[in-house]
Amino acid sequence: MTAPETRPFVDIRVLVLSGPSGSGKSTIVDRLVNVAPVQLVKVVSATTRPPRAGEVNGRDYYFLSPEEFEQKRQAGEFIECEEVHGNGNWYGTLRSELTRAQQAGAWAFLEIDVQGALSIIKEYPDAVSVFLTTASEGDYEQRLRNRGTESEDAIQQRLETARRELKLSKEYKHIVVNDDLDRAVSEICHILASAEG
Ligand SMILES: Nc1nc2c(ncn2[C@@H]2O[C@H](COP(=O)(O)OP(=O)(O)O)[C@@H](O)[C@H]2O)c(=O)[nH]1
Ligand SMILES: Nc1ncnc2c1ncn2[C@@H]1O[C@H](COP(=O)(O)OP(=O)(O)O)[C@@H](O)[C@H]1O
Repeated sequence: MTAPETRPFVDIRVLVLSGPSGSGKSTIVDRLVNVAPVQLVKVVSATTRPPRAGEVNGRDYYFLSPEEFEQKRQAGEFIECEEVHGNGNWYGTLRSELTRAQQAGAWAFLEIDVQGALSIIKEYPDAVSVFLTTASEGDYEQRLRNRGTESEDAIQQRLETARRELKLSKEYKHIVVNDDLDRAVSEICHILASAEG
């Protein structure tokens, strides 16, 4: 009789990306999933913030009502969750999303704020952590304004969050400056290739 086939236990591999609003995280995520030297599954976060024009539920975020979000929080469905910009909108990483990446044999790719990232790094010390920034503070502010998605109040909130976050950038294994998009993407690809071994 042959022994039942056992699948080797594969630890979850995690890439966590953070950075100031406007630094280019979403742009980098879109590029990276197509060109990375490892398979990446973008973890879809849950949020109580309303969708922006063009955003799709289940692709960009799981858009939840505050009640639905709270229900999941109490049921322990989040690995971490934060009220990122201090404006009453919550964001959280669902455990089921990490399982989805793991089952696909892929890296789980999280684009989350610094507080959430610190929780993830604590839980997964081998996580590859990248803090994305721009050459100067003015650059991400300008990009955020050019994107044209936020009110002046929301821009000020995001700049405040960014200043807090920049102080914690040293907690990340890698800091990547997104001045030239191609170069930033290629730098993260190199980081991933080295981590994969
Ligand atoms: N802690 C945590 N932060 C998240 C999560 N999903 C997104 N974020 C962060 O929430 C912030 C707000 O994202 P968003 O509303 O799309 O605005 P943007 O930063 O202006 O593009 C960003 O800093 C994201 O990195 C999550 O699941 N957990
Ligand atoms: N390297 C870059 N140079 C110039 N503009 C960029 C660069 N990377 C991203 N952008 C632009 O900056 C704006 C903010 O980028 P986005 O990816 O939405 O940032 P985040 O997700 O960090 O808030 C977008 O309009 C995007 O097209």
